[in-house]
Amino acid sequence: MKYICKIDGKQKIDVRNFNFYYGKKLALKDLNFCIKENTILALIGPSGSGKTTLARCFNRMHDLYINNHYEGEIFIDDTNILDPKIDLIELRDRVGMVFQKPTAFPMSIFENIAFGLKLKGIKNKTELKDRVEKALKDAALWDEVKDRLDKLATNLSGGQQQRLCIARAIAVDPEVLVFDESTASLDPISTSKIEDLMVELSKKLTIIAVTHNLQQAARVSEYTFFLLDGEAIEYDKTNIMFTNPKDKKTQDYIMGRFG
Ligand SMILES: Nc1ncnc2c1ncn2[C@@H]1O[C@H](COP(=O)(O)OP(=O)(O)OP(=O)(O)O)[C@@H](O)[C@H]1O
Repeated sequence: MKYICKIDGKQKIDVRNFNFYYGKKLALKDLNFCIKENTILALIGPSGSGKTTLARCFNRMHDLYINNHYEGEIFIDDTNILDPKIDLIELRDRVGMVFQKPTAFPMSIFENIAFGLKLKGIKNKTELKDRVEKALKDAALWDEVKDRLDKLATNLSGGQQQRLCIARAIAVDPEVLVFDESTASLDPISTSKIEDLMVELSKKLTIIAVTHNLQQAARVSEYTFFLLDGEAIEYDKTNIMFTNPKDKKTQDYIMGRFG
């Protein structure tokens, strides 16, 4: 597979000769592409094509299972994050994840955000308060929760819990944020709020968004990557891919002929 890097701006991530295996199963095959800084890349493809698998490589979540293994290189700036010597805690601060199901911890709204900051060693109460407030503001949740920060976060609505998860992820100042089907369980209004938030956050962060929702990819992303059976089929500016896909398989997928 040839190297695909058509971006018109600064590069944040560079994936080279990349394979990923679940045990003996080759799930991602010879991926070679780069991701532009401060933009949204949509990862699309039918069920089982490898979107989530790829998304989870960017903060080495697969390391939780010893049979999984990576080949090749993934650079974030100048760091090859697949280097075995890399500090995974530091990497996970640099690359945050927001999952499909909102997962508020069973503790107060304030503590949900402060939790990660405390793990980073921030103990000063004023600093904690300021950073929690900033994260909630950046996640467009502050106005809705500012009077009940000490209340249980699990009582928030699904859409609010998802914005809380985003606040938790951005509180530790990541450079990259991965959204894995993060609006799939939300109603249209909450989905629209999260999409607006993604666009806003992409002014400062590099965002990778796994989605089954092609309208969403078209609405929010600047670039789209189409995966099929773990292989890169097409990668282009979203407006080009959706109006003039080059590969027959991309055309079929976009037209809803499979997946
Ligand atoms: N833990 C695992 N062990 C073995 N194979 C796995 C594991 N997780 C996923 N796979 C396989 O890897 C391939 C890619 O799966 P993945 O979940 O990344 O696809 P996806 O495109 O995200 O699918 P979906 O849209 O349904 O979430 C599939 O064939 C899947 O069965």
